[in-house]
Formats: sequence, C-alpha cells, structure tokens
Amino acid sequence: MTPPTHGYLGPAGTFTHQALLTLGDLPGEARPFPSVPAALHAVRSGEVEAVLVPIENSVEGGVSATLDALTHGEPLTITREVVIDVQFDLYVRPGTALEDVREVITHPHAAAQCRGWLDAHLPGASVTERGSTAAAAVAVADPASGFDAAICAPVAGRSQGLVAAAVGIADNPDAQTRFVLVSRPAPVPPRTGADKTTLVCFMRVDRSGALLEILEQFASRGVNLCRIESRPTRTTLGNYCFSIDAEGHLDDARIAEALMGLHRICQDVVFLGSYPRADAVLPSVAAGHADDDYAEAAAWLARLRDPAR
Ligand SMILES: O=C(O)C(=O)C[C@]1(C(=O)O)C=C[C@@H](O)C=C1
Repeated sequence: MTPPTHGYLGPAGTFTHQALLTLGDLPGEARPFPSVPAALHAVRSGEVEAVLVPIENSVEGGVSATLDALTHGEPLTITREVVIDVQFDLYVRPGTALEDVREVITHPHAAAQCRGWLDAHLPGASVTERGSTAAAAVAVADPASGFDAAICAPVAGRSQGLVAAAVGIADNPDAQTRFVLVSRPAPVPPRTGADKTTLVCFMRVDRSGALLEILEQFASRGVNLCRIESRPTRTTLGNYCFSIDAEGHLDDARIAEALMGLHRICQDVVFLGSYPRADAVLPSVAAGHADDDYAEAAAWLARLRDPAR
C-alpha cells in the first residue's frame, strides 16, 4: 500500500476530518495527526505532501496553534481553504445521565463555543482540554479515564460507542470553522478572481503608528481585509506580529503593490499563500484599483520619464 500523501488534525471524527472529506479529490487515505504542530511538522519534514488544519472560527476567532505554527519555522504555503458548519453535542457512555456528568473533556475551541450551555446545564462540571473533539470522545469511551462526557460531533461520539446526552449545545447554532490545506512552498494556485491572500507582518520597531502604516498599505490600494490579529513574536514581552487575510491574489496588481509596500516598511513579511475563497465571493474593486488602472498608471509614469515613448 502506498503511504498517505496528506494528513489532518485527527483522530478520525474531528471537524477537520469532516472538512477534509468535503475536498474529495485528494488521493488515497489521509493520515491523522494528534496536534496542529505535529501535522505541520509532518509537512515540513516531507512525511506527507499536505495537511488540513483549522485556522479560524466564526465565534472564537483565529486558531492560535495554527497561526503560530504557520508563522514560525520552515516556510509553508496555504493552497486551499474550506469552511464547514460546526455543531456540538454532548456524548456520554451508555447509562450515564446528564445530571451525573461531572468531568467534561473537549477541544478548547469547542469548550469556548459551548460556554453558555455548560454554565446553564452543568454549572458544577469541570472542563478538561484535549487536542481535538474526537480525541475527547476516545477518552470518554474508556471508563477508567475519569471523564464522563465529551463535547464533539455525532460521528466522533457514535464511532466510540457513546450516546448523546444533549444535542445542539453550541451557544451560536450558526458557527462555522475555516480550515486550510498547507504544503511546502509551491507555485501559487492560479487567480480565480475570488481569492484570499494570507501573510504575517513583523514591524521594524514597536512605535506609535506602525500598525496604521501596515493598514494603509491595504487601504490605499482598496484592498479589503477579512481577518487581522496580533500574535506574540516570541521574542520579548509586548512584541507582536500581525496575521492578516486580505481579499485578492498575488497576481492582482493591488495586492502586489500592497505586498511591495509592506516589504519596504516591515522588518519581515511572511507570505503564506494566495488561494481560492471557499465562498467564491468576488471582491468589490474600488474605482482606480483594477489591474488595468495600475497598468495605465505605470504607462503614464513611463511617458513622463520618457516623453518620446
Ligand atoms: O477538535 C476538532 O474536531 C477540530 O477539528 C478542531 C476545531 C478547532 O480547532 O477549532 C475545529 C472546529 C471546531 O471549532 C472545534 C475544534
């Protein structure tokens, strides 16, 4: 049997696994990894070609483990994204009643998304964090684990022989999580017109106006941002970098110009890829920011420099 070419945050039954199954066209069996850093390490070391990892949740925001592991270490590239709805149930061993649940286990993002329900229905229960919701279900299946219930997806609970003690326990029933397919540096996928570009900016020095200067690179070129968050640079306390998703593709003139501007003013810019948007929503390009506008401006400048042209 040929070894798996790609992997995901496992074990089987995680939301990441469900997101991977929607991609459909990846060859062969996928390999589960116990954590996001382990999955990305497997790509960096060449063990697998690509892995799918969670990057952003509509309720909890960025997945820090993913943002940090993408930023630091050997370069990686995002080539695809997928967004799925996430709903959570509470799974227990057969015979355990909801009122007997004292010890709950789940992924920290899942716990955060069910905080209101836990406070209302299991106020005395303690919640332990696990690397994924499916790993939490595996733990609950073992009566010796000391855990009574897992917050997870039905596929994870049922596959471990567990039963639902409560369903639909997320505080926001419309929550969605976004996942990215990550590989070693590869040619950027062709522009589709509905694309996203992900990058991380490290400022030269921590001073007033530095973030504004970064934002101006996008705003002045009519580029809309879909996500921006600060993460510690891991150097000194109070030193942050900015993880950014921008609407557009490396081959869009406005994105290219913004990237060149960032390269000039930042200490470092980590380019993490341009890839098609999962929702295929086309950006609204403000007047003066289409490729033709940049080309026409460059031609005008060339004529100023050489009127004989
Ligand atoms: O634990 C899982 O099932 C995962 O796929 C991870 C993860 C996350 O990192 O946010 C994915 C989706 C949900 O928001 C909860 C957990």
